[in-house]
Amino acid sequence: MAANLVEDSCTENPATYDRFQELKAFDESKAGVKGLVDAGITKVPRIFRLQNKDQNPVKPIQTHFSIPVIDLGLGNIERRRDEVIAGVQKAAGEVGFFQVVNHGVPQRVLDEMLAAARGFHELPDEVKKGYYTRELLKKVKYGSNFDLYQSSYANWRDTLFCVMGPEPLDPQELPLVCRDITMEYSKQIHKLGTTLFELLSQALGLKPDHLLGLDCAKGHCLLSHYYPACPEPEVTMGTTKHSDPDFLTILLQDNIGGLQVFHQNQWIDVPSVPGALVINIGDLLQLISNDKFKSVEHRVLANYVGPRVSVACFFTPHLYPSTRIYGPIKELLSEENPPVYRDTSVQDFISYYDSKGLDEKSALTHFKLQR
Ligand SMILES: O=C(O)CCC(=O)C(=O)O
Ligand SMILES: [Fe+2]
Repeated sequence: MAANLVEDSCTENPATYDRFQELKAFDESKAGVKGLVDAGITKVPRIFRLQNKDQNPVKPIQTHFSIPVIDLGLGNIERRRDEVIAGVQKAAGEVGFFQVVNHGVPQRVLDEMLAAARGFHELPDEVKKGYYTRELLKKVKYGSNFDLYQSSYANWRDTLFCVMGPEPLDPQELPLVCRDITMEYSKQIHKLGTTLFELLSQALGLKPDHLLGLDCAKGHCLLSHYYPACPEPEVTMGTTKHSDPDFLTILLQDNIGGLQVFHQNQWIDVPSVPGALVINIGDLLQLISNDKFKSVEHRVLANYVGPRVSVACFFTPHLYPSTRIYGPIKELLSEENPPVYRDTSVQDFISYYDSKGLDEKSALTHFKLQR
């Protein structure tokens, strides 16, 4: 049913197009983008189509620049700690994105996590539907396009969202197909996150536990994304350009490709590096580091080839009741380095981020101090 409806919506007659009804039909199918592809659509429905020419995904320009890869040499990090900190400082400050290898998370855990994320999205519709909701407070939920009704076009992507901490998630809440490995992956990634916050603190010239003391690793969630093969990848987007609303994101991606970072005015591919995890600085870390670290825009292109699977871990304080106020870290400020941002509560930051939609300018602009 949904498939017929969306095939009709590809025709160019605006008189017969009721966007809200189309969105609602898609939402109520609870089958996600994968449901459309399984139903055999050959054209991208209008609700997913880019709205104007400049949003069209341009091909990356030839460049010699590549996203830094840092060898954490875990198990042995102490011997090379200064070198690793220097690498993290440069990457976080100049690019905002880097990959890490020898990070301590076993390859088996990475492989099983990706397979389980895919396994969830490929469950029979009837099973998956039980997890489909837009309820804000649900700890485990599956959906497509969290901003479906706010965005100017929908993304070619479905997502399973799981809040993993600070309160430990009851494993029974997780779908069986990904239960054990999600618990294990979450534990390992939290440990890696802790190490990264220590390195990032030192890269800022602070004591290793400074960012942890600000609860940067206190709350984390996992987003298992599924990007089905797309019949017309040039007319839509896997994920609209955005920067992340958290402190830090650790991303596990498969080998399909499509993730790009906006660096020095061009889109740069983030290639799949075997065994690596992709790390990026989020808006909140840019804010508290007073622009020492950069939270940069990134996006995911839709692709004829698929599915593409990725698992993003967001370190963020907005999933538990936090009364903290975040502003530029005092130790980083001086006469030459005055605060760039005003203080904000977690709630204010997230409600502003959510209200503006993915494709707008950075949420950070709103928190900049006027000079
Ligand atoms: O799927 C990806 O590679 C990136 C996803 C992403 O940017 C996000 O979850 O914020
Ligand atoms: Fe992101």
